[in-house]
Amino acid sequence: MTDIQDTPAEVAAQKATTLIESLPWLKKFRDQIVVIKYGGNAMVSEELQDAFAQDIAYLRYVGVLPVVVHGGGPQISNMLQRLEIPSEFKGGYRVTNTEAISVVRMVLTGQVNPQLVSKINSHGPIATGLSGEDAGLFGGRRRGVVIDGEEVDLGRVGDVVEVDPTPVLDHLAAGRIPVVSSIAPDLDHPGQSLNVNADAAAAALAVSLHARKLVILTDVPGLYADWPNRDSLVSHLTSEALVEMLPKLESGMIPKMRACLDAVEGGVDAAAIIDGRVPHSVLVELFTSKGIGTEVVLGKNEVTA
Ligand SMILES: Nc1ncnc2c1ncn2[C@@H]1O[C@H](COP(=O)(O)OP(=O)(O)O)[C@@H](O)[C@H]1O
Ligand SMILES: CC(=O)N[C@@H](CCC(=O)OP(=O)(O)O)C(=O)O
Repeated sequence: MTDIQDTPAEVAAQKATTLIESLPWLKKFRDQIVVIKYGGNAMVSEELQDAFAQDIAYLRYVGVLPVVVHGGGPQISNMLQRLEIPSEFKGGYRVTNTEAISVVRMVLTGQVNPQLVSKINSHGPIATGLSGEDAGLFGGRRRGVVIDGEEVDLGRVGDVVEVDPTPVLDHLAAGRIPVVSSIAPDLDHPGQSLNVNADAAAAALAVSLHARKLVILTDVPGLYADWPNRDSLVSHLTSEALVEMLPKLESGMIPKMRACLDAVEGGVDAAAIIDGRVPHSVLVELFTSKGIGTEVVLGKNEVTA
């Protein structure tokens, strides 16, 4: 932290320390694909969106290959409310009827996606919008959810069961940042779309791209082992420990931690949950030794506070 009495030379030395700390991480992530999931709860202010767009542009200009997958849960809820369409969550997933799916698609692909693309493009003509429905990117299949041992129908909600990464790879090869919305065509009902949880979509894409890292931004500092006890924040855990913890998790954390597990089991080196309310948390996670939030890696049972 810069002190008011610091001399210009001291201030310069502190800045140099921060910059040089990033060197091993710049080397590690250069030319590597990093999938970043931007959740609707981390988009709540203009300032946060601007800081996020700066981070993504920064990554691209230092030679990382960022791919953004975004959600927009609160934005969908607002629109459904305005249109007086009832909406509820079961097991962390939105129950989505035929009326609701068109609103989900309109908000994600028609509103949140171009807004994010335009913010990133204020730094240069580098970002391009994609939906999971474009050029065969995602293929989805309906899913329900098991609550208290009973299968509950979620309507037009699905899992990404197929990914063709070609459209994303084409954009990366052209030097662009793909920004992807989490809608998938329903493979069993041609012409219909499915609402896919954005954490799950990001994990499926990260696996298919052989990404080096998956980073998920949310509105908490990370995973709490004993939620809501604020002293139980986990900084690092292995896939085996996460498998044990999953059945005890609640609501929004279920799809998020499931996504981290799927990513590392699918060959992604590491997956992290970070606090998107902290400006520039993406850069801190990727380019500092300690990072920020909770990191998951493949391995035997181990949890670090
Ligand atoms: N064990 C846990 N650790 C951290 N947060 C948890 C936990 N269990 C439930 N939560 C809740 O999950 C929320 C994040 O999920 P969600 O609201 O779906 O976020 P997003 O919109 O970023 O995808 C947190 O704000 C918190 O209220
Ligand atoms: C099936 C399901 O729940 N889909 C989510 C898709 C958006 C999303 O995941 O947004 P966040 O990342 O902001 O939570 C929804 O309808 O809210």
